[in-house]
Amino acid sequence: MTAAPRLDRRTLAATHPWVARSLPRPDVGVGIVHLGAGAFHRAHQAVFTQLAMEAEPGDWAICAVSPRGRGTVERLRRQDGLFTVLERHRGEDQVRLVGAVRDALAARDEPERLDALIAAPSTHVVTLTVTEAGYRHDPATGRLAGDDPDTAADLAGRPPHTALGQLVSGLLARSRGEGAPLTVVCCDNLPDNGRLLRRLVADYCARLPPGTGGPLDAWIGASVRFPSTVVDQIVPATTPRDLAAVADAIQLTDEAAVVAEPHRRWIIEDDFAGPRPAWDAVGVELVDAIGPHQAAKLRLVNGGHSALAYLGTLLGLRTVAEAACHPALRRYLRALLIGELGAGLRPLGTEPAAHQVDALLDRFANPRIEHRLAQIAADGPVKLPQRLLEPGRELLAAGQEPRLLAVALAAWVRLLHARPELLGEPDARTAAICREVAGLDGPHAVVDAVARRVPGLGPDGSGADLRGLVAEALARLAADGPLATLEAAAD
Ligand SMILES: NC(=O)c1ccc[n+]([C@@H]2O[C@H](COP(=O)([O-])OP(=O)(O)OC[C@H]3O[C@@H](n4cnc5c(N)ncnc54)[C@H](O)[C@@H]3O)[C@@H](O)[C@H]2O)c1
Ligand SMILES: O=P(O)(O)OC[C@@H](O)[C@@H](O)[C@H](O)[C@H](O)CO
Repeated sequence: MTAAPRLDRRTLAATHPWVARSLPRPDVGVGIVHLGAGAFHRAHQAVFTQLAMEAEPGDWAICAVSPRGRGTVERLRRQDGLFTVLERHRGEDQVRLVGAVRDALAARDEPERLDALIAAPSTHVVTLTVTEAGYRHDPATGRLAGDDPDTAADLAGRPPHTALGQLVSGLLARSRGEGAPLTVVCCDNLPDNGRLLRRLVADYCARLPPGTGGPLDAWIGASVRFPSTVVDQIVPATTPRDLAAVADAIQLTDEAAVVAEPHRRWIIEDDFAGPRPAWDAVGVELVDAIGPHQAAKLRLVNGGHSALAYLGTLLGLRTVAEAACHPALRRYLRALLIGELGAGLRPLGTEPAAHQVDALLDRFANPRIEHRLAQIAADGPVKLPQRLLEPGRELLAAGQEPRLLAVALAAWVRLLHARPELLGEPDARTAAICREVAGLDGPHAVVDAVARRVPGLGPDGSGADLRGLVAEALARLAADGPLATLEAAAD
C-alpha cells in the first residue's frame, strides 16, 4: 500500500482547500517562542493560540523550540509547521488541523537564532513545557540544584543545553537589545510554576559573572513577568497506531500529529508585561491568582495519575485506561480522591463533590487514549512532592492518617526497591535512589533510605512524618501483593 502524501501547506491546499483557508496564514508574524515542542504544547497552547488568532487576528504565530533533540523540529519543518490534533472521546473523534506553529528550531543546533528570536521586540511571550525534571531544581528547596553537571557546563560558557540556560541566554540578548518587556509563561505541572521559574532564573543569574548576572537580573526584575499557570489536558506520547488513525482520518501522512482528550483548561495569572493573544476570548481563564486551582489540579489529576501509575504497574497493567477500569484499583482511587486528596483541599474551599471525582475517573478511563503508565511513573522525585507528599503531610498535620495515600507512595517505593526495571529508563535522581535501596532489607530501612533523598517523605518542620505509614503499606504490599492490599485499603 502506498503511503498517503505528506501533510504540508501545498498538499493541504490541493486536497482540503477549505481547511487550508481556515488556518492562520503562513506570513503571520511570530509573537511566541515556545521551549519544549512536545505533545502537550501542540495539543494545548498551540490550539488555544490558533483559536485566539481566529477570534482576534494578530502576529501570534509560534516558533516551537526543542531544547534537546531535533526529531520533532525536523518533522514540523517538513510539514511547514502543520500538524493534526485528534481529540478522542468515547465514540467520537474530532480532527483539528493546527497551523499556529510557523517556525521550529533545535536549540542546540541554532543557539544564536534562538537568542535572536527571544530578543526580537516582536516576540512578546515565551512559553515553556520542558517537563518537571527540565528545570534542574532541587524539589525540596525550589532552588537551582547545585550539583547539576549540565547547568554547570552551561554556566561555564558552552551554547546552553539546559532549558534554563537557553532562556537566560535569550533574556540576556533581549536585555542587550531593545530591552522590550516580555512575559514568560511556564506551563509545566509544578506548584507556583511562574514564581519557581523566576527564582531559578535568579539563581542562574547569581552564578554568572557578577558584571553580567547582576545587571541581567535587575533588568529581568523590571521588564519580565512570570505569571503562574494551571494547565490541564491529557495528551499522551503519540504512538504509531495514533499516526495511522490520523492518516486514516485526513488521508495525509502527518508525523507530528498528537492525540488528546477533548477536555482542555488553561488558567493564567493575569500578569503580562506586554501584549498577549486573545486567549481570554477562547476559554483561557485569566485570574488574579491561581490559588486553589493549582492544588486541586496537581493533587487530583496528577496525584490520581501517579497513584494509578505505580499501583497499576505493580498489578501488571500498561495504560491509564486499563488501570482506571480495574475494579479494585478504581474503587481505591475513588476513595483516595474523595477521602484524602479531595478532603485535604477543604481548607482551600475546593473540595470536589463525588460527581466531580467520578467525572475525573471517566477521563482516566477513556479507552481511546493510550497513556502509558510508564510515562507518568517517570521522574517520581520531582513529581511526587506536590502530587502526594505535600497533601499527605498536610493531612497528618491536621490529625488525619493518610493511609490510602501511603499505599500509592509504598507502591512507588516497592518499584524502586524490588522492580526498578518496570520504571523504565530512570532519571538521575531515581537511579541514585534505586542504587541506595538495592541491597536493603525490611520496609523501614528501605523507606528511611528513600526519605534521605526525598525529604518530603520524612519529618519536616511541622513534625509530620509519612515514613511509618508508608513502611506499613510497603510491608503489606510485599506480604499480600497489590490486589489484596488495595482491596483492604479501600474497605
Ligand atoms: N502531556 C500531558 O498530558 C500534559 C498535561 C499537562 C501538563 N503537561 C506538562 O508538559 C510537560 C511536557 O509534556 P509533553 O507531553 O509535551 O512531553 P514530551 O515528552 O512530548 O515533550 C517534552 C518536551 O520537553 C523537552 N524536554 C524533555 N526533557 C527535558 C529536559 N530535561 N530539559 C529540557 N527539555 C526537555 C523535550 O525535548 C520536548 O520538547 C509535562 O512534563 C508536564 O509538565 C503535560
Ligand atoms: O506530564 P507529566 O509527566 O507531568 O505527568 C503525567 C500526567 O500526570 C500529566 O501529563 C497529565 O496527563 C496532565 O497533567 C493532565 O492535565
